[in-house]
Amino acid sequence: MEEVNILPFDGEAYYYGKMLSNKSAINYFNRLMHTIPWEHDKISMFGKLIITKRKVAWYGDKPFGYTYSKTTKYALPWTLELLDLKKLIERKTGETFNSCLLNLYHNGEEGMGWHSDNEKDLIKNASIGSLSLGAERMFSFKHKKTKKLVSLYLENGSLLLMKGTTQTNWLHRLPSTKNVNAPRINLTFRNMIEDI
Ligand SMILES: O=C(O)CCC(=O)C(=O)O
Ligand SMILES: [Fe+2]
Repeated sequence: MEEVNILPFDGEAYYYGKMLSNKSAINYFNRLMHTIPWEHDKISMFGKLIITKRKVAWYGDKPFGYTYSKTTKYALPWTLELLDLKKLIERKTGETFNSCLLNLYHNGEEGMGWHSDNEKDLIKNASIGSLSLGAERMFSFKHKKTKKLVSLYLENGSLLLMKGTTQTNWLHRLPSTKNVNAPRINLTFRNMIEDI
């Protein structure tokens, strides 16, 4: 793999840049916008249940129950667009994925706070492939112990692969900003533990 690891230690994150043309990325954006049953997410913050402005959807090979910030959602069966994109990312990275969490940010004021994707239903240290469609946004990593920050911009149609011990040792976030007025869809392809 020619991509360089953008994390200096304790994890691996590879930025592949744009893997879709602008036109194709916007076409997928529009199709997902209209075919996905977007729902507001619920998160718990300081012990209170908060309904986010950001919307989410959850897909997978099986109706995996995904407990994300204290709510359980059951994965819907893949749509044509999602299967296309999953195959594209699998071919590009050499990884395989069995599920995908989608996020819709209507504008720059919507973001996601510091977290790691290390829920117990996810295979520990399995890779996560993150595809961005629409508005370009900043994305940051913060090391849990040293607090070192690494930031990059996620372009329209771009792919970021988080691998190895990244979720164990680093947090990540999508900071909100007043400088972006356009929507963005992010797809994080994941690997859930499958019951035998
Ligand atoms: O929107 C993004 O780029 C990040 C999404 C994310 O971190 C997540 O869904 O866990
Ligand atoms: Fe995440």
